[in-house]
Amino acid sequence: MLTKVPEWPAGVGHQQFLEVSSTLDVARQEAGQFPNATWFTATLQTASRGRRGRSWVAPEGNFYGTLSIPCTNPVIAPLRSFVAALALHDALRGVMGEGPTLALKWPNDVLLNSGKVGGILLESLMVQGQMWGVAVGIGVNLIAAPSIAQVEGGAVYPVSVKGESGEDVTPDAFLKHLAPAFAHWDAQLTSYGFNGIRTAWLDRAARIGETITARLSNEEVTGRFETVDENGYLVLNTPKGTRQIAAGDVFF
Ligand SMILES: O=C(O)CCCC[C@@H]1SC[C@@H]2NC(=O)N[C@@H]21
Repeated sequence: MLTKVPEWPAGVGHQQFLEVSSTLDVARQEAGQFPNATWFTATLQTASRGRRGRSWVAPEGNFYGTLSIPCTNPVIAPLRSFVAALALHDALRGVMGEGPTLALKWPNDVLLNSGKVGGILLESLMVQGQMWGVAVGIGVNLIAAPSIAQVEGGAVYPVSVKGESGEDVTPDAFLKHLAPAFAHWDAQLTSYGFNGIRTAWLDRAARIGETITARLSNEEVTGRFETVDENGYLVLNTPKGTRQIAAGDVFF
């Protein structure tokens, strides 16, 4: 159910690889070499990484890409995780149509029929000790999802586009939807600031108003999911008052 393929965004580059350790590593190696945003994609990654030191299961046929964006603004750079989540949401709609349910899970997971279909990992790009940009690493389970035994206990169960919708989508076809969607939302961020992105993200958020648990590095916080604030922090209403959480993992 591939809908019309949008135009490739003007000025955005694409470098394709057969096998790399991680497209995030490629973005690091190439930092400073490209003046414009550039996608690095690979058919295979031999050392894929996920958030919080986890590995990312990476069979051939799924999407592995990193967008390298020159950016020296340390406030704007991390907000790209919300841009990426919105872009993934749109790209998945583009390849699957309106049927399946899509939702966003703070900080940056994309859920398909309540299972995790994609993940986003942001890393800083440095050149000669100075911030040069941000690498937005994106993995999407297009044809295969890891088994529940391969992911952290309590995590959302993994799903794939193929498993949930029956659609056979190649990584290349997926990028053709993802790159324009990313460029669209990124232009909103850089032109008008975070507020519109925040509103769009909240419109697609999973479990707003429900009780959820955030696992931080040294504690767990349970409370009602109120909102995401103007910094992108998760806001929970707990029995001890409101908590603003900058980083963590959410469990439903
Ligand atoms: O833990 C997560 O949810 C984030 C997973 C991010 C995986 C992608 S695949 C492309 C890029 N290269 C990597 O090694 N990781 C990211």
